[in-house]
Amino acid sequence: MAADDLFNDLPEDTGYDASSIEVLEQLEAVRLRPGMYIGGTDERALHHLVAEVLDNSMDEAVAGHANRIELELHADGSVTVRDNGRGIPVDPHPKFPDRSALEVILCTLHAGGKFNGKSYQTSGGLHGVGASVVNALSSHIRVEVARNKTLYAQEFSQGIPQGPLQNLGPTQNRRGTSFTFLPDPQIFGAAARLKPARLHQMARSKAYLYSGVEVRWKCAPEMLGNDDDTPAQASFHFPGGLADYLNERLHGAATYAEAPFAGKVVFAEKFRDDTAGYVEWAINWTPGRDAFVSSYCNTVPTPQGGTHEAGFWSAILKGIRAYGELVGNRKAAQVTRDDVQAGGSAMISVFIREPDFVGQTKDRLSTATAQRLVEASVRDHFDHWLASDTRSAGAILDYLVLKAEERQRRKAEKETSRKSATKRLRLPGKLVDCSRNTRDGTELFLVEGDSAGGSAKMARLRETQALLPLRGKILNVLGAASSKLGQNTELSDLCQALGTGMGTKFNVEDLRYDKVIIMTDADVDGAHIAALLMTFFFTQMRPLIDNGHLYLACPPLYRLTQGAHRVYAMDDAEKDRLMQKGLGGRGKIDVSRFKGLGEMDAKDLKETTMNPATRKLIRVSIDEDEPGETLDLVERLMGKKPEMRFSYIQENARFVEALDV
Ligand SMILES: Nc1ncnc2c1ncn2[C@@H]1O[C@H](COP(=O)(O)OP(=O)(O)OP(=O)(O)O)[C@@H](O)[C@H]1O
Repeated sequence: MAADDLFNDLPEDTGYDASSIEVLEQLEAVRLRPGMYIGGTDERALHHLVAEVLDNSMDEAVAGHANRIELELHADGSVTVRDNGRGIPVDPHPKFPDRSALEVILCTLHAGGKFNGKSYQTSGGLHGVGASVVNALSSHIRVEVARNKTLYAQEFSQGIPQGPLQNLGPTQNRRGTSFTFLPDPQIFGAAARLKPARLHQMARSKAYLYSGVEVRWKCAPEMLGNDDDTPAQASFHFPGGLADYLNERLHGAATYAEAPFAGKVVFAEKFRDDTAGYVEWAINWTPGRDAFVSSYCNTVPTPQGGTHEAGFWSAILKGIRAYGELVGNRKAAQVTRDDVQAGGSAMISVFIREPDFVGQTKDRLSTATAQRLVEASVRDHFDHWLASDTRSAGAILDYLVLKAEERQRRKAEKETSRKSATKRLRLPGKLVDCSRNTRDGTELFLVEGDSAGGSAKMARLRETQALLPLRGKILNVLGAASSKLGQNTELSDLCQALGTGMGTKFNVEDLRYDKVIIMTDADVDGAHIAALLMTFFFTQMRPLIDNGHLYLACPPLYRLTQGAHRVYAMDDAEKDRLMQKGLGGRGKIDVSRFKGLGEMDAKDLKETTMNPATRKLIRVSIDEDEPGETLDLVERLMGKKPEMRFSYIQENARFVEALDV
């Protein structure tokens, strides 16, 4: 084909010359391509307009010039953001002497007071774009400024001033800026509405992020639908900052640490012009609920994270590994950032000079120094915190190690399952099985890992008694999503040993043993593990209980010896009674208290707890008359509130060691 032919079919390009290269008036450009400035025209973008205006007032507060901000949604769908700050400057602008600074700010892109760092030190605003973008995308705006005891006002529509700045005369009690705007339906669609719940949440989170400000919320009653439980009025002021916020968001869910690891630290290193930034954070680990991370820079949410988050997680990970090393838990070295993050719900807020964000909607922080500064600040405190609250530290470390093990196991399983399809039929490696081939008369003892080993193995009847050691605390079943249950090593081992599935897949016919006996230490931890197991059976293998297969072993707490006489006491009352009555021998009665099953020798354990001829067992059953109550009990044991869970265990464990709180 000749080169000419290629073009013969195409129309002439008439009129495409210099005149068609438009230079859009600045705000016209915003109206034409809103996505570039606010990420689209959807609901998120619509609410982003409010965030831009609210951020300006927050900047005023963080700079120390305002301590009250009001956010009000009106019946006509417009919204007002009011602060008691310095007020947007209204004097004529040096570059444009016939326009006020206010007009320049609202009608020009890249006009702002946050470029030089003199009027604001750590601000969310930095591009000088926000107010003008809101102006361009609003069908109506009224800005009122009270400065030097004088009130000024100017109105705009779709980015165009509707008249010059007006001087409304003296005002005694007002100062600051009041910014009212109605998002333009031509841009966002006629049906677009600002949502009270979203704005209310925005107002509240700003107050949490900066404890030096009170944020008031008000909403016209007409704007609240029938099923909207957003309050029409509220006032937020949170001196407790992020720790309060985190606790509120966790809603009393079970957590590994009693109080979140939280703090606020001014960076050790100053910025170029001698100003200091700071970081505030709060984190807790929650079993069985989806973790969340919220980060902010200068009170602007950064949903895609960035350098501040990276620094934070790095501090937490290094801290955990170092603590593991300190307490001799070598497995801590295998914990990765994914493991730490998986169950960690965290809030991180930094205030820094001249932050760099990715994009105008500021979804991600990219300031490189933030990583180093945050990591250094948090790390120090984390080490301290772990060392001073060893109980929480231990619980968190165990949990994270378990996470790491689960992850490794899943990985290994993926690899081997490809090699061997028959793997599912195998019994778990740690099961010490009995030799009888049929189910009749057989028993499976579930024992705590550490104390399990030696004595129980020697004390058992090889033919009929099997042992399954369980390591670590079993996942809190009620709090966990059922998809997670299958991933828990201890629970899936248990299912394999029993030969049954769990949940809807449970079939009592498949059960490989007659009796399933929970045998844990006679202390608080033991009671806790027993409770966890019972919850698991109750929720996932209910027929096992209904058919009378589930039992609790009753290990004694004391051994009393007098010469050749030897008896056991289940609890203090029994011990006292025996001491008074005497054992029938002569001389002093020797009392020894068992700290755990591991302390009992095989003979003791066999006689008191395992041998069917001499032991005592409790059969777990559900009171048919009160099924509601049983559920309640299980929920109380394992439910959302750890305090509740513990209070039950403290009251009801037969043998209670003093809690080491
Ligand atoms: N409530 C307010 N009180 C005092 N000054 C304000 C207020 N709102 C805006 N300003 C001034 O107007 C300027 C421009 O605001 P604008 O929202 O356009 O941009 P910005 O906040 O500087 O940056 P960004 O585009 O990142 O939000 C600000 O830098 C500030 O000087």
